Amino acid sequence: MGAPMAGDREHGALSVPVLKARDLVREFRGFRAVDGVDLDVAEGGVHALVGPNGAGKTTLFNLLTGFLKPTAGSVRLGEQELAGRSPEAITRLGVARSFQITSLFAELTPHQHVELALASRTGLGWRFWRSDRALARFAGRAGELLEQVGLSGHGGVPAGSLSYGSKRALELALALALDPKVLLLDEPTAGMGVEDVERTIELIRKIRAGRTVILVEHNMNVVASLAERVTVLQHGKVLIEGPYAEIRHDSRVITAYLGDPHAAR
Ligand SMILES: Nc1ncnc2c1ncn2[C@@H]1O[C@H](COP(=O)(O)OP(=O)(O)OP(=O)(O)O)[C@@H](O)[C@H]1O
Repeated sequence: MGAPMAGDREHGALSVPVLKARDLVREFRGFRAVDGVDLDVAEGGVHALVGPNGAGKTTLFNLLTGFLKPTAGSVRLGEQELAGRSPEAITRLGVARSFQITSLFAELTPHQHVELALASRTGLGWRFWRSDRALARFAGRAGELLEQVGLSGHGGVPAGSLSYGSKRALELALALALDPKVLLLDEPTAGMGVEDVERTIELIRKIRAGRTVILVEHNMNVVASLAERVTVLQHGKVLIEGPYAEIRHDSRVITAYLGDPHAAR
C-alpha cells in the first residue's frame, strides 16, 4: 500500500487519491463554468458532486472523462495525465462514464448492446465485430452483466421497449462492460420513481465493489445512502468538500441551495 504523498496531506485527504484534479478551468466564450477546481477522489470510495443548477457539475464531469478539454489545469489518474486525451483513450486507461439512454439503439437488444460494449474493449474496431458469430464469444459475459443489473429477463427484447428504469440499468451494464477502475455516473436516479431509486441505490452498492465511483446527483437521499465524500460546487468553484453528515448542515450549502435569506427578493 502506498504512503500518502505530502501533497495529499496538504489537502487533508485520508487515503491516496486515484483521481486528482488541480486548478481545473473550463471557459465558454470567456465564461468560467469550472473555475479553478481541485478534486481528490479516494480509491474505492463513492464521491458525489452536488450543487445547484448551473454550478458546473456536468462540465466538471465532462472534463474528467475527456468529453470536454480543459482551458487550464490537470486531471491525473495515478501518475497519468488525462487532460487533453480523447474520451476513448481515457476509457482505455480505466475511467468510464455511464452511457445515456439517448445513445441506445432502439432495435438492438440489451444483450447485443452489452456484447458490442465488450467488443469495443478489444480495440479491434466495429467492422471486425460486425458479424453475430464474432460477437457470440461475449455472450456469456454479457449475460452475467445483465444479471448483475437485474435485466436477465429482458436480454432479448428490443431496447426501445424497455421501461425507463430498465434502460437506465442497461446504461450501467454498458459502463460495467468496460470494467472501469473509476466509474462516473451522471444523475443515475434522475426521473425515477421511489422504487426505481431504491433499486438503483442497491445496484450501485453492488457494483462499487473493487472500483471507485463518482456520481453527479441531485437527490440528497441517494447521496446520503451512497457517498462517503461530497464535493459541493457553486458558480464553478468548490464551495465545500467533506462527508455528507458534515456538509449537509453547513450554512454555506443551505444558502447555495435555497438562496441567501438576507438577499433582497
Ligand atoms: N457548451 C456551453 N456553452 C456555454 N455555456 C455553457 C456550456 N455548457 C455549460 N455552460 C454554462 O456553464 C454553467 C455550468 O453548467 P453545467 O451544465 O456544468 O452545470 P450543472 O451544475 O451541471 O447544472 P445542472 O444541475 O442544471 O445540470 C452554466 O451557466 C451553463 O449555462
